[in-house]
Amino acid sequence: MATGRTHRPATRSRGIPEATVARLPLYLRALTALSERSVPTVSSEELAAAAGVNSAKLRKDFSYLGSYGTRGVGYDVEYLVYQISRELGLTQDWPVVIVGIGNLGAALANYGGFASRGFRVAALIDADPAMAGRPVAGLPVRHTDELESIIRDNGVSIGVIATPAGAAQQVCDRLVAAGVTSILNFAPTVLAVPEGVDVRKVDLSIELQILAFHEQRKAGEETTAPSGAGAAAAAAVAARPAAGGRKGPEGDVPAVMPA
Ligand SMILES: NC(=O)c1ccc[n+]([C@@H]2O[C@H](COP(=O)([O-])OP(=O)(O)OC[C@H]3O[C@@H](n4cnc5c(N)ncnc54)[C@H](O)[C@@H]3O)[C@@H](O)[C@H]2O)c1
Repeated sequence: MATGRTHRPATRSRGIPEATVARLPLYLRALTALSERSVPTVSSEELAAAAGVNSAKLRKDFSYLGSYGTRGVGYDVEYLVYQISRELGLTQDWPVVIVGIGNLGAALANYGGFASRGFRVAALIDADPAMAGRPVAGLPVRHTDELESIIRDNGVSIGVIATPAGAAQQVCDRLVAAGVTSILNFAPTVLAVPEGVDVRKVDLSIELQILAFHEQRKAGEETTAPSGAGAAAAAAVAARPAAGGRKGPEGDVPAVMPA
């Protein structure tokens, strides 16, 4: 099945651009840290620095939420945590399944950060019969034969794929057929999904490759001090946005990308 690709408009409902949506988790992480320290208010500059984002961009992003802060006081930390959580749909519980419980799947299952952000791991699923029933992160691994019933019984709409690349499309098709409409894909392959299904892809090796690009450029700047036409060409290269227009050094692009 699954022949089409998801085509999403650049803006979501209520006119919030996708780029703003992608930064909301960064603000939320910084705000949660402030909230844990009982900091009541924060200026746009402080919050922008903590989130690794430019402050003008932050103010523009918050204007989409209808949050403008108070001059001389800043933003109310608790209220912003609530507002962003609500916008991201985190005020409700999201049951998630992880498929492929090898090195990566087990590490994800053991990561406490999902639950604390409203993502409850409903089940861990693997095709290896030898793994069935084995506890990982306090949950018994379930066999893929049960995939459809697990999704139906738990109302799962988000699936995480951590299988080898060769199995990922088939797993994706089964998840989608069973009712999953959002997929976080760790397998190094491009998934085809029908209209209405969102896929996000995490690829740490791509992030490393972007860092390698910057390292190479830094090393080149240190060892060669070009002059004349060479200097002009080097300056033009340095002025270009980082690979694919991503803002590498600023760090405001999460290590997850649309598939
Ligand atoms: N995105 C990243 O940054 C990143 C980082 C590390 C690994 N990976 C990828 O994540 C995947 C898993 O890596 P790993 O090191 O955990 O591998 P692994 O071999 O340790 O685990 C894979 C697991 O998937 C299970 N599996 C195989 N076919 C399946 C199927 N059809 N349905 C359900 N389960 C199935 C296997 O039984 C195994 O337990 C690989 O595709 C790897 O390339 C991605």
